[in-house]
Amino acid sequence: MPTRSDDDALAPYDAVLLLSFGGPEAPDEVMPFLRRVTAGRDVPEERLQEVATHYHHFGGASPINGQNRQLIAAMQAELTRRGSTVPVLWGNRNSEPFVTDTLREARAQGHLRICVVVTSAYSSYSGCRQYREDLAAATEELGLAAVDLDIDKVRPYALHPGFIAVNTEHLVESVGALDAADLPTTRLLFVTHSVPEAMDDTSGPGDGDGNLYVEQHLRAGHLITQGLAERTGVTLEQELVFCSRSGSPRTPWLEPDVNDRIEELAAEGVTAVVLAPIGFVSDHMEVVNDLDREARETADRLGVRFVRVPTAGTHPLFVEALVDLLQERAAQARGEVVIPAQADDGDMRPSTCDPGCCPNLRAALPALCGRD
Ligand SMILES: CC1=C(CCC(=O)O)c2cc3nc(cc4[nH]c(cc5[nH]c(cc1n2)c(C)c5CCC(=O)O)c(CCC(=O)O)c4C)C(CCC(=O)O)=C3C
Ligand SMILES: [Fe+2]
Repeated sequence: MPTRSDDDALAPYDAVLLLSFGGPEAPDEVMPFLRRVTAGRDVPEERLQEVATHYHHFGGASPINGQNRQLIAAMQAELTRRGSTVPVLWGNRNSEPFVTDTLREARAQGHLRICVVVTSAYSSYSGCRQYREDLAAATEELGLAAVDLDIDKVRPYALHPGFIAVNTEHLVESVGALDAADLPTTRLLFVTHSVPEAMDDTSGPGDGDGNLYVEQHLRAGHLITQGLAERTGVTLEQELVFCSRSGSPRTPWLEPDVNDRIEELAAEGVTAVVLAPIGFVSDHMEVVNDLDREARETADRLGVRFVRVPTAGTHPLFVEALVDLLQERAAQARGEVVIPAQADDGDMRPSTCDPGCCPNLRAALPALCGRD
């Protein structure tokens, strides 16, 4: 039975759930994983075969599960340091431990009030609502047994000061390793996962203008670039580019692709690119394959120097930010007045999502942690 005391920093929650995408950990898990990810989606078979080769380059294992195990350990240690005894559980959408199994087990242990953190920082269907749908599907699958489960989640955190701080810190370290002579012809490329244009167009609150996915990345990039200049005096020209396009070639996705852009920049006389994958919270397959292998190859072929900035991972600034967000959500759940921390004064996403925000454009499915 839970041992959480009433004055625990995370009260009223009994448990934290790190909710993630999942990935294969052995060669024979690759195709079942990919079929699960793309079930009912417009992803051509050739694309699946191509993505399978990415996983096979790494022995059939994605780095994501190992990174989540480390993140959970780091979050647990930080909670302990803050005097909390609340356990950090782990559930995935597409591989073991499946979120339904985690919630079944949590309930059996008496953990009824759960606060969720997802491993995507930005507002989009793929990075936010789809996880809320996973939670709804899981509790529905658990049937009547789940009616006593009470699940909240922390807000999208791309603009949380701690997420900006860790990405700034990593950029400062990476730029420090460049030759000063290279800086005038160096381009800073913030990189994120491409999504269909229609997904970006509808990201954000249902009554807003959309495009919040791209807007949040632009704001984060601006803050991080500013932080770099303040800390080092180095000003780099910067822009946002995209990786890991999927789907049907006929569907428009966000561009430019990172490889295409490196080609263009090389032709314009750029001699070095610094890739900062701020769209990813850790070194996912998109980072270790699509950037560290493919984009690096593009740069090498063109004689352009390639530097890849580390992702947030388990850096203490990131772990502290996630635990701060959990404490903030807990205070809200206790009915306290909370002023959420954000690094700029632009749009701030609430921890309970707006009706119709970041919609599922294929089907209207139930989703938890929102007002719709
Ligand atoms: C916005 C976004 C994030 C959030 C950013 C983030 O959290 O990183 C994200 C995360 C992830 N996506 C991942 C893997 C895959 N995504 C796919 C397909 C797709 N992703 C999409 C978008 C996103 N995806 C979209 C619109 C599709 C098209 C099909 C569909 O509408 O669903 C496919 C199918 C094959 C293909 O690539 O076509 C795979 C294998 C992994 C695991 C990586 C690992 O193993 O380390 C992670 C964390
Ligand atoms: Fe994806």
